[in-house]
Amino acid sequence: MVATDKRLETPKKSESASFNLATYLKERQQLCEQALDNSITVVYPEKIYEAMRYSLLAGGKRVRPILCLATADMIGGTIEMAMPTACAVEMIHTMSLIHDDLPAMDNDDYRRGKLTNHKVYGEDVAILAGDGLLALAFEHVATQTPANVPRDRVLQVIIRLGKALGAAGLVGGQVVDLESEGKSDISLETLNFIHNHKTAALLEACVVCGGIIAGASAEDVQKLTRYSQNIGLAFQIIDDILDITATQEQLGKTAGKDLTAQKVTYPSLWGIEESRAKAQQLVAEACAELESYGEKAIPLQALAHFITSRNH
Ligand SMILES: CC(C)=CCC/C(C)=C/COP(=O)(O)OP(=O)(O)O
Ligand SMILES: O=P(O)(O)OP(=O)(O)O
Ligand SMILES: [Mg+2]
Ligand SMILES: [Mg+2]
Repeated sequence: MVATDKRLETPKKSESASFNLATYLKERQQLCEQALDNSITVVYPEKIYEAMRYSLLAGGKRVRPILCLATADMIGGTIEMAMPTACAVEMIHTMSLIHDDLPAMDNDDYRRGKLTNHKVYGEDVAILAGDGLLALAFEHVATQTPANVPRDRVLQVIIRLGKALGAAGLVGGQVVDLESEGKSDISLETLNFIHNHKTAALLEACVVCGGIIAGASAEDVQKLTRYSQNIGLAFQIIDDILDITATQEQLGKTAGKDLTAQKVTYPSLWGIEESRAKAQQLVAEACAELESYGEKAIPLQALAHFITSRNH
């Protein structure tokens, strides 16, 4: 393996030499954990709040809220401005995982290294915990975004989150995903539809909403959209590869599920190596979209690389 020296590679970018992704991720993860912990207080009826907290605080990489905060940063906003939106995207993501794991959908027993929500609280409460998180996401953005953020930005975020989550986003992607299971003749077009909706739509909302909260212009939004669509697809390609190559311990959920469920995936169509190359190409294109932001784009560019180099 060739050791890379960032200072030699990019001598003009002084920050790239000092930017340490591992430290950055750890610091941002801690901030997110704290904010998520504060977002739900357990009151009567305790069972539902506990079920919501169980999955929301079960770990996870926190890629989505960190992308949201990093984008707000790049556009010139603050963590305080973007944190309620960052928490909201993690609440929506957690809801989607709780519901995805239900017996009526993927019927999974483990998530984030723990028993799934319905295994602990029962199916009825798990459905409601997802519903509760979903409702809280919108309430949280509307009520907790600081007063110095113009309300039209908050409204834009609510509109985009709703769209990313509904039939035009996550829900639509999940429906096609479920109806494609067990079919071996799924086209690349259908596979792209599933992943652009099931995975990329929310990642796009994380990035673009982080930008909007910080006052992104129409031109910024265009660049952020292209960046996030590319990393969204790369994220899913790597997810498909990890399902084959990683262990249950690394993933915190059952490995090898796509093969068992005879799912058409990117590696099943292209092979692992070509899929990995495609993901790397998408990440390179995503990073190029942010060139005009100079050093300010370093964290988002590093996060894009993290998406393809992660092992869980
Ligand atoms: C509206 C709903 C419920 C959306 C679910 C969206 C989603 C990304 C599920 C996980 O996908 P997966 O089943 O392919 O991955 P995993 O292996 O993490 O379960
Ligand atoms: O880290 P997680 O659990 O939030 O999952 P994902 O890989 O979907 O980000
Ligand atoms: Mg699924
Ligand atoms: Mg699943």
